[in-house]
Amino acid sequence: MPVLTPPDAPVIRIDAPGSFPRAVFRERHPVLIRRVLDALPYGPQQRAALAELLDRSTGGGPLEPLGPDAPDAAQWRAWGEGLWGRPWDEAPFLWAESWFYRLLLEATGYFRPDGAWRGVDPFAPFKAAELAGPAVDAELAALDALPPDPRPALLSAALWGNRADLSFQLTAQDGDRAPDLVADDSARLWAALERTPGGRVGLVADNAGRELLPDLVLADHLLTTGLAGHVALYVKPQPYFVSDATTADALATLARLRTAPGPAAAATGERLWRATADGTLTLRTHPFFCAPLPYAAMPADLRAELSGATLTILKGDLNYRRLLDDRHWPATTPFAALTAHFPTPVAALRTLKSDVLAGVAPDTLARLDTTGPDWRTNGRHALVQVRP
Ligand SMILES: O=P(O)(O)OC[C@@]1(O)O[C@H](CO)[C@@H](O)[C@@H]1O
Repeated sequence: MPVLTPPDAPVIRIDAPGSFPRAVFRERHPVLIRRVLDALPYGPQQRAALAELLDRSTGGGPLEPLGPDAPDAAQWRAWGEGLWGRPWDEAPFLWAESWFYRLLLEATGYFRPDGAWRGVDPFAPFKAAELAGPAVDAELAALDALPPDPRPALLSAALWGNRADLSFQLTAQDGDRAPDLVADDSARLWAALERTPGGRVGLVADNAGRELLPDLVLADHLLTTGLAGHVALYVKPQPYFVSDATTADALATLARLRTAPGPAAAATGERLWRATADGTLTLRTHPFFCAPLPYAAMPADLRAELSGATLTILKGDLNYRRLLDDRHWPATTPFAALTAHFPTPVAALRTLKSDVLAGVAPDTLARLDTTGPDWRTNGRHALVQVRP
């Protein structure tokens, strides 16, 4: 059946007064910069650069490309074509946020070849604290008490782990309220995997720690049950959106599992460790995972790499924004129509933490709209959507 692409909806931008994206820039980012400065003893030069980043990005300053020494200067010049010289406020939300995180790394000296701070993850203290904390202890302990059919529990843990996003927590009010699914294609997800057992499943990770842990446990389930013969776990090539998982974070999470006191967690960690060593679980990355663009614009090499997977599971809010393009679609627009560009069957596991949304039934939408203005962004709702 041909899938019709709906006409373009307005791009989500950061300049609308009272909007969620504007609050991210005006409220979340100042808190984030303050926390980064509290967590690591950056010197005066880096502190000044971070303050300037905040001023420019919230004060509508001009978008200026990276200096020629930056390793990704040419890449970013192309990604920002048409935006350079324009004010920050005119940039799409997706683009502007990604650029903000790239400039944050620039300000801290993450890419400077001559500096002592090269390669130091500015968010590492937050990620390490979370990974060592009681919430992760509880997740590890829960693995010893999984029911005989663990599928619903595993999927739910991977889904709700996405609430643990540290950037979201910077301004979240009541993240512990009972959550609600706005679309639930769980049965289709398992059916898609059962149709082609033993194939390669792509898992595009989102956050480290409390989210990556259940993602890894899900990967172990797919491998041990034969639903997948190979899992490719895609992480970020560099620190991004505070808690996004890099290779270092994936290794730390694996180590945490493997050294857990409970037998089930430790055994899972051991199996995943061996799967990584023997290549049935591969850790992969690509610069495009930190690009400010939708997945429809993915380069040919990444498209080729993802192709052939029986299913690609995209975790989290940012991956969802990139999958659908960050636009104000009518929320009843079919998910399949907006994701037809993706090179493989695709599943989204996401808690709702930003405005973009599709694939919601009209009656569900009508109900949600009576619950107040911020249900799309408050992290209390989630979705499982599948385009087989
Ligand atoms: O991808 P994630 O970790 O689920 O969410 C990323 C996120 O917290 O960052 C943006 C605001 O900074 C929001 O779009 C979104 O809620």
